[in-house]
Amino acid sequence: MSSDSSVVSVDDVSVHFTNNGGLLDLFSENETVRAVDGISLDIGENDVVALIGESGCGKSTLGKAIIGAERPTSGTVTFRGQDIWEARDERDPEIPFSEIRRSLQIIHQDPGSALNPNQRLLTSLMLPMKKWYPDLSRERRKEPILALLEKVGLSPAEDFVNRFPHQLSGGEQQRVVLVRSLLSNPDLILADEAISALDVSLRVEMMDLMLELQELFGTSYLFISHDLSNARYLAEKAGGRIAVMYLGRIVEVGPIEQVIENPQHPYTKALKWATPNLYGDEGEEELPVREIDIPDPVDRPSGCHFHPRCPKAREICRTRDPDLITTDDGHGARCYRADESHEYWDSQSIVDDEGELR
Ligand SMILES: Nc1ncnc2c1ncn2[C@@H]1O[C@H](COP(=O)(O)OP(=O)(O)OP(=O)(O)O)[C@@H](O)[C@H]1O
Repeated sequence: MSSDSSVVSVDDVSVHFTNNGGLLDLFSENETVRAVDGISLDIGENDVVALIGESGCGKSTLGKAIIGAERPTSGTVTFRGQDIWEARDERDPEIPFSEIRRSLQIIHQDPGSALNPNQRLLTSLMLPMKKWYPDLSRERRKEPILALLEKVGLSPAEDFVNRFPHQLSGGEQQRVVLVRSLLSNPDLILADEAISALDVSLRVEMMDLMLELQELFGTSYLFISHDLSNARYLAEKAGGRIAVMYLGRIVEVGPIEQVIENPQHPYTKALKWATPNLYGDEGEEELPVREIDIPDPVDRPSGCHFHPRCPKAREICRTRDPDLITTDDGHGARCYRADESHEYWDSQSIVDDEGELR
């Protein structure tokens, strides 16, 4: 996808955190966590991108960088061609930061903490309406709120708007948060583990709702999840993409069917293996990953960062870091194995018959 048609375009973005200042840090050396490390990604109109990876791999940090809530250490994030941080710093932007904020919304995992416990829902939902539509009368502002609450099944809406958050279930609260994010008519919603706290039975319902509203509003989603089956459900229904993160990098990205049916990166294969309902009868019996602790993001392995866990690692993987190799139709993987003619194939395996590193 070209960045011309992108809502948000991320170009070679890194976000590094240096721990210096806390009490414990007084007695230790400064450490740099490379939470996001040189990521490029475009999110287009009506796009759905599911971002998956294990805890601590940098999903939330990347998500926050994408919506302008985390300043990159290097690289650029643009909204419709406007550098978000130049807009934020008011360096003569073509698109003001207020417009970018309106367009890029976030839904968190815990809807309870996103809603003010002391405010009735109407008050909470009126806030974005007042902010973005200051010229409308109170009654006119209330109309879309009621209509949207009905649309997400919180009916009768007139009754729901008078409730406090604690008078709603977790699923109902998350619907209210979704409604609130949509009231500003955003171009992109970052849903950061937005369904993880819901009962399993409610997750599919919530994802269906998100997709239904996407059609209505033409919103794009960046859907962060550690659960491949949820990510697959949403991306597949939307005809979207999946991006797999490992230690601050996207290691595989592409249309959902291709990544699920034909994963190129050993880590994606391991995630797929660990999600049993994704495998058909042909499922592999052996875990396609070596069982070791997840490497430390402060002190990452040399070469390909995945090589200590990779059953297919060869000498070259220990020393050289692969770029994203794009095969076809935008399916890319940071693995030499994605390139049939790569010198990787002539390199010696570093995994012995017992699956241990030599
Ligand atoms: N403000 C911060 N200061 C220092 N380190 C941070 C900060 N925010 C995140 N990190 C570190 O950056 C790395 C990536 O964190 P991040 O929350 O982005 O991962 P994640 O994949 O979203 O994890 P989870 O699924 O557990 O939320 C982690 O090692 C985390 O400890």
